[in-house]
Amino acid sequence: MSTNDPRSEANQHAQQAAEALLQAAGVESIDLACTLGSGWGEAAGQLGEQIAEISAEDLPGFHISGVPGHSGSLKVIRTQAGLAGPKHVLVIGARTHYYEGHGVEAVAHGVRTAAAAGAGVVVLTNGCGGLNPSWSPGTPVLIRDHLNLTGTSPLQGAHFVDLTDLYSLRIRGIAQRVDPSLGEGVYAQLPGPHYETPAEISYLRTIGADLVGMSTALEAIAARAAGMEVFGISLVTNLAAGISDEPLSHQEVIEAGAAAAPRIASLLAQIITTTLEES
Ligand SMILES: O=P(O)(O)O[C@@H]1C[C@H](O)[C@@H](CO)O1
Ligand SMILES: Nc1nc2[nH]cnc2c(=O)[nH]1
Repeated sequence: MSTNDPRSEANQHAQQAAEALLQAAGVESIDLACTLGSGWGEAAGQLGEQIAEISAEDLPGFHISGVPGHSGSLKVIRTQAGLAGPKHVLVIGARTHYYEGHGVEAVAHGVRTAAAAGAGVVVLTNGCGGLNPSWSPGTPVLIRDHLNLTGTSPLQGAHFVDLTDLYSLRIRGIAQRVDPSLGEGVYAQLPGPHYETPAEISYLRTIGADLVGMSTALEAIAARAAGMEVFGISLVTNLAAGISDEPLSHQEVIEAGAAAAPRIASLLAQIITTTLEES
């Protein structure tokens, strides 16, 4: 059954998870969802009052991530969005990566659940390799567009979705008001879990990639298909293969994320709060 049919398995699973989430948190709906990638885990603490934390294993369709640097739980935060009054943010610390082998529906489940719970905006964050030597590890970069090089889609059947302006110009404008030094780039999602060869990075530069990772693009497609406004921001955790002579490791990704965490947590919290105030 096509994923644009509410009766599809994927959408039914998301509906079930959303009901369980809202009941566990004791709220009527979610206003904005934020998926935390490597290095972004401290943002939740700066958003407002945590009113619930739910383990991924207690929600249908979620998985405790096997990837270090991902918390394995979802949090509901009540934030004071100015005159707009209290808003609820779902912080998804339990992203499923395509390379974890649970299938593409599991990758999209978090954003579909957020949409089913009422979220109109999704903020996708990640840790990634940088192809631009001027973006040293620790640099946050706005996602302007993406290259989905996974060879798959979270959508199936006659579910034709336009992606021409997928990454919200409005929220990118908010982010650049918060921090005018923020650059923008094209994010390429590869299947992983291996990193790229220098030859592949050279190819990716040729086809227009500025950032390379293993998440985000598939989630963004599913979020747009669910009618959400999508914003993405990457943390460059390392120079991509061959850009420097250094070998790559997930430990390096974690360490770069930890070093940048306080600064990018504050940045992300300001972007989210302003977005809620202006939504
Ligand atoms: O969830 P993200 O995309 O931040 O996780 C990063 C990218 C890979 O999944 C992994 C490789 O180090 O960390
Ligand atoms: N594919 C990919 N994902 C990453 N996540 C963090 N760094 C990298 C990288 O260099 N390549």
